[in-house]
Amino acid sequence: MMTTTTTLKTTTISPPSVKSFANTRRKALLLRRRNAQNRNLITTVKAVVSEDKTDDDTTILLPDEVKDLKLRDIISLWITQILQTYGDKPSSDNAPIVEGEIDDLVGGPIFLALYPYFRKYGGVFKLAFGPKVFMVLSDPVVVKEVLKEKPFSFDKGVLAEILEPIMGQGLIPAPYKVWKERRRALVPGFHKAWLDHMVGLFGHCNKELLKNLEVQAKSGAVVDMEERFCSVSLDIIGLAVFNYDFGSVTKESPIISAVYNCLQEAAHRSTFYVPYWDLPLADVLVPRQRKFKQNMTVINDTLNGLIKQAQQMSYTEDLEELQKRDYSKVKDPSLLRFLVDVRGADVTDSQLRDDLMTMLIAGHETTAAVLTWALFCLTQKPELVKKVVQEIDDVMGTDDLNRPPTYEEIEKMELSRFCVAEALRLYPEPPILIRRCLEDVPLPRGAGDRDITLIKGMDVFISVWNLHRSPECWENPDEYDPERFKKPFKNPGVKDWAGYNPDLLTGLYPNEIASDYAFIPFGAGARKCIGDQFATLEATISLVMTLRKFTFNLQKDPNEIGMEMGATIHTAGGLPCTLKLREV
Ligand code: HEM
Repeated sequence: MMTTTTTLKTTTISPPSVKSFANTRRKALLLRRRNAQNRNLITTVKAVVSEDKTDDDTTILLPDEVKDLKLRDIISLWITQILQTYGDKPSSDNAPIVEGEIDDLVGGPIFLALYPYFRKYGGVFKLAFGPKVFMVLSDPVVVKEVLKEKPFSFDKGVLAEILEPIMGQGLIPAPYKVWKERRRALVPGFHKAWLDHMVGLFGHCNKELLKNLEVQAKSGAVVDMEERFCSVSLDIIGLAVFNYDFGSVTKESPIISAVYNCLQEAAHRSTFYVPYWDLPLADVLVPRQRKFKQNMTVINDTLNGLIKQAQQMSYTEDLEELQKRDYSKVKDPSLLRFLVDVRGADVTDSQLRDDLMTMLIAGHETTAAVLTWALFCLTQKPELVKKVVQEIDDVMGTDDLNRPPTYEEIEKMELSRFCVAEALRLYPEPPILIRRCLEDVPLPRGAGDRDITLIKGMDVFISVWNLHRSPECWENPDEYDPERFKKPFKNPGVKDWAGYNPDLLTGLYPNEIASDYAFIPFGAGARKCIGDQFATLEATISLVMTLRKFTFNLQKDPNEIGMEMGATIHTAGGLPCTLKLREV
């Protein structure tokens, strides 16, 4: 079969035209600067190993960039790893091939670099960098086929390999057999009565945040709101999942610094060809690996202690009984308690540990990121903020600005909810989903004009970023416009795509069904996020409570912040704001 090969020059790669990234020259400059920094980042991660030669395992000095590594950094480095290590054989898949230089992608955030290719070559293309090849999917019809119709024709590929040492057999990296069993056990834990109770927990933790922010507002300090949102979402996930109070809104936590260190180690491993850490005694002889082992011990000891405590008081009950519980009378409402108490729960301590660890990591930064982006976008739209605050006041009144909203009140605040959804659309976290083909998968045509087959063994990137910003699927795709979710959108140009239809909304938030797979911030199909409702409610409550009590002023040029947050693999400067107590 014939394939078309097109060579792109380095200079053709530019970030997508995001409205907030208005100044093109400035954009190019910043991108170049950040790319250089990211290259350094990768080099410095390697350089840390040379420090391992010293025997001082307590004084490994990590540069700031490495200390700040977050989930998105790791995903970016994983992609680098795929590019450097994997690739399908040149195949007869019939996809358009785009060729480039590997430097184009590995120097910066991959999800941004893929956007111009998407605009030029369409929703399915194959990116070839020397001998390395992978398929990029950005078409809703094709993505639906992969995520919903054929979820088990794929696994998580290199992502699973790198996450396994941290998450073990947790849902994200678990092989199919374990995944199926654990998914069946975990999903009922997120039942209605529990989620209702969580609304109270979200309110409680955010009240602590408000107290803290009030002090900062009175002192006129510049507050890093990203960091604040990270703390509150960490406190929430700790209490919700294993009834552990990190108290990170008010203090530092040794266990969480251990979690971040372990994530850094995953990133570090993703840049090496030779898995030296698997060698006998590596965890004794190499200080870096010793450190990793120590951190894993801190985390495991804490989690195992909590699991043991939960096991000691077992109150076995039928699933239906548990789901009907009056949570206001339950002392420990955590998911861990649920997993231990449910009748027939034949689960080992190590599996429980893997489940908890996975949810701790998956449910923390993602929520903080959407809140940060929502506030970032809102600070640039004062008229919209007025409208949102008016909605909140209409529903909640203005008597007590510290009072958290109830579930029923959140139901009435459509605009506030759509502010969260719109931040998830513009800045999805993760921006790319990673898969590897377990068998040949012929793709539907969607917007394309060819019959393409994904070949067994091929690495596939589903670009959520591209889908969410596709001009074929969204009007003014780069505009932050939460009210778009009220209006239908259709485009017969995308064959077999039903468009966005607000009449199909079933829950409180837009989803893949109403958008026919053009909006997938939580993935879709069998591997869809199990914490989606939890996270959207949590984020809405946080946003409502902070907007109701404070006005925010961004303390940096939004172009620069947008660039830092969007074009790099992590938010370097956070979201610096000064706050004022709102006057009512
Ligand atoms: C705004 C917040 C969140 C976002 C944007 C998000 C996004 C995602 C996405 C895109 C996936 C699918 C990954 C893929 O298909 O490769 C996923 C999976 C997952 N998420 Fe979330 N998530 C969020 C919050 C949470 C929370 C709060 C929890 C737990 C309490 C959680 C637990 C999980 C788990 C366990 C999986 C794996 C599901 C499976 O493979 O069966 N997430 N998440």
